[in-house]
Amino acid sequence: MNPATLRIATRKSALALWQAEHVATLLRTTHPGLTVELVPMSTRGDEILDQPLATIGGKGLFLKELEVAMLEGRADLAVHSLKDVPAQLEPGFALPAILPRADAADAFVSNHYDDLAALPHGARVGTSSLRRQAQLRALRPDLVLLDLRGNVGTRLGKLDAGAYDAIVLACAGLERLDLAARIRSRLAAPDWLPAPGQAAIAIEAREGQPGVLALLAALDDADTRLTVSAERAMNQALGGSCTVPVGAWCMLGEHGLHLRGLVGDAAGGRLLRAEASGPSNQAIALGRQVAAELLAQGAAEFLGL
Ligand SMILES: NCc1[nH]cc(CCC(=O)O)c1CC(=O)O
Repeated sequence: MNPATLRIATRKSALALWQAEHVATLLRTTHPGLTVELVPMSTRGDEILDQPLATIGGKGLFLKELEVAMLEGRADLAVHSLKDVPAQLEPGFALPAILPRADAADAFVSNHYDDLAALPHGARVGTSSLRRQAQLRALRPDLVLLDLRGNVGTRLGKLDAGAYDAIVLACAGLERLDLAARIRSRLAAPDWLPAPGQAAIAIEAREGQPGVLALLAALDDADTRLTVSAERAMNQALGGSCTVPVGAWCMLGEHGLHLRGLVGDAAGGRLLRAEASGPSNQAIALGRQVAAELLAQGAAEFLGL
């Protein structure tokens, strides 16, 4: 028998709440009669803001409390930004739905400059993402890169207070929060690569509950699942760590999948790039192939493998 109520565990940031509300609306529309509630909660990833994510335990910190709520029966599903979901899920959990992807590009956000090229020598750019730092270093070795954590509103507030000349955020997050007007220009493929899974929303639930999983699977977007599977397989084959700058972007066209990947060294500003095409039923193999090409170019040195 199907459950009559689904409870969504979510973080409390404006973006997380928007995404959880979005999923709640989709579930109510897709399954008339179903009651859907939000269970907002704080995670360690949200609370520890004074240290880089990589040093306090990585992306899993954003998931842990939500997973505990599901294990303890306080929630039936959790909604995440897929890019915050580690390549390897905790045992007993699955991603029954991945929603259609929004704009996966990063956004150049500034109150004074139109794009990266317009920044003066030595300008201060805020981002704590190693992937964004590595790409900024490669394109503009002269920039001063400064840490910037916190939710989207906090980051924009620090930019507006004058702490940075520009910051880099995800276009998808800004669009969801009705802040698309803050996007001065897009940092997009093929030159600039997003995080694996960026701009896709993922639904996580416990395995072994066919009724719940079937309700959630109705929201899955098959094409998005294919492309992000290739990106995540590449990331996983490179060690799946968030202490290493990794970018990935997979496109699905008439002739199948095309995956681009990059690995950077956080300090040196060097980037290794690889790309390959493959049939759409070989997403995982494609991800592993591009990872193998990056390793063949010497990525292991960057990854500390
Ligand atoms: N790191 C936090 C985070 N996780 C997902 C998004 C944006 C939305 C998405 O990629 O789906 C953001 C904000 C940002 O990077 O600017």
